[in-house]
Amino acid sequence: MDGARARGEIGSMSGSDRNLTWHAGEVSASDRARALGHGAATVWLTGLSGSGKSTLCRRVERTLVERGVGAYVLDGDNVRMGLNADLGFGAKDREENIRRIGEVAKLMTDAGLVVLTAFISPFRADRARVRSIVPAGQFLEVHVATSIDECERRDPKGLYAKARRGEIRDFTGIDSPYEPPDAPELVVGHDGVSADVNAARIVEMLEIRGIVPR
Ligand SMILES: Nc1ncnc2c1ncn2[C@@H]1O[C@H](COP(=O)(O)OS(=O)(=O)O)[C@@H](OP(=O)(O)O)[C@H]1O
Ligand SMILES: Nc1ncnc2c1ncn2[C@@H]1O[C@H](COP(=O)(O)OP(=O)(O)O)[C@@H](O)[C@H]1O
Repeated sequence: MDGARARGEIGSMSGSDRNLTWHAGEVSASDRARALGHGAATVWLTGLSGSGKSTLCRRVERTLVERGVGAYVLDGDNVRMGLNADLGFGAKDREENIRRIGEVAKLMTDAGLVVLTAFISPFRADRARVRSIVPAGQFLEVHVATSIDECERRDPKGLYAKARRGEIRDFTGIDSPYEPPDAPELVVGHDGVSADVNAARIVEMLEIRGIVPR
């Protein structure tokens, strides 16, 4: 880690305090949308491990790409193996995890893509911070509200069993909190509803909001 960051010197400093200047581009968001044939957004899925975030993101990504829409999934485990390989699951590290992913999602949205994110993102304040940096109307929070009983029954990675045995600490829903969104743009994942139906509802939300063509 760089010395200034390690010493906590840069966290609260503004760009001008650090001799930084923001450079605006020559291409506007609407120039980009016209060139690409669709709008851009960060579709932020949040929910427990095993709720279906990855499955739904991948299905929506496939549907959109098949229609010629530039879409890309940022996925929890993948990002934690690369960009955020230095972060664990304590509250502070989860906050930093979501902060960095939020910045990446913002840039990718600015580049004109439909970004689909699949992170537990258990804390309301962290999700609200991401909402605040993405342009208004382009941050769409989707609560994958699958019950903990159903997530634990699925247990696709065997992590709930490990957490119950005390082999994983700070596991969301077991011994670490999950704060559901107060006002998400969409709620999916009710027990008994298929992944295809849930994915179609996310695509429909993007169509209704005029982000992707029907
Ligand atoms: N302690 C603990 N709690 C929750 N999850 C854990 C933990 N340890 C490892 N895993 C695995 O990490 C994935 C969650 O990573 P995220 O980056 O989405 O988490 S967070 O948003 O920072 O809370 C999560 O993936 P998903 O199942 O896709 O949600 C797990 O595979
Ligand atoms: N209706 C559904 N929606 C999404 N996933 C479902 C559904 N029903 C069963 N599943 C299964 O549940 C598991 C969800 O895992 P995953 O998508 O990795 O969740 P998360 O990313 O939230 O941890 C997958 O094995 C998926 O096949």
